Amino acid sequence: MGKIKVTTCEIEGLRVIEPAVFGDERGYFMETYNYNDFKEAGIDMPFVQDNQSCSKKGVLRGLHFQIHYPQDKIVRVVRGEVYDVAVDLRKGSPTFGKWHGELLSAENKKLFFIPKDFAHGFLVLSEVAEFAYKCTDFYHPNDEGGIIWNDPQIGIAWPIPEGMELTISEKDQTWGGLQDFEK
Ligand SMILES: Cc1cn([C@H]2C[C@H](O)[C@@H](COP(=O)(O)OP(=O)(O)O[C@H]3O[C@@H](C)C(=O)[C@@H](O)[C@H]3O)O2)c(=O)[nH]c1=O
Repeated sequence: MGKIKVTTCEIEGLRVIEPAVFGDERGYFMETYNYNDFKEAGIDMPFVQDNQSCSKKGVLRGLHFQIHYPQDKIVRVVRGEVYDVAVDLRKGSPTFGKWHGELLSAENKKLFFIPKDFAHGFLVLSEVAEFAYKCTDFYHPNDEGGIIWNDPQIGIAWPIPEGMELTISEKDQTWGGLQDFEK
């Protein structure tokens, strides 16, 4: 229906999607997922789980992926602002180990499509951020993989403002780096 603007990124497969926003005196309306529109954008797979999390400023979640049950994800921010990052872990990819960051906010209403076999994480820049996403496979707690958020080999330029205190789960402080992943 041409209701979305699709932007590709340097890393093949990633997409930034801007839905049409219909504002009126009541507020606004937008479609956050439409099978036909997304199919036209090359996103043609069944999504089986929707998630939502809420985090305070300085929370960094990630970098996560599932090993045997990889998930494609469409992520967005419902409230607040985050810096969202995807790292290419696709074996044989010419951009293996490269990352892409995208500011996602309730204001810009951007959707970010991250294919399977990417690691994903985000940093909360606003006082609070509510984060919503669709996944193409179910959560398998014993299948979780991760990469440490500050792996020097990947070198993600997290926009951490001076004085920001990071809050990172114990689990997310113990992941190895890309080197360990490659073994
Ligand atoms: C991800 C997930 C967690 N949980 C539970 C497990 C745990 O008790 C609690 C919190 O889990 P976590 O600490 O793993 O939540 P979180 O750190 O928010 O995990 C998420 O991070 C972002 C970056 C992603 O990309 C997601 O795929 C997911 O891995 O929620 C589910 O029940 N279903 C799910 O799909």
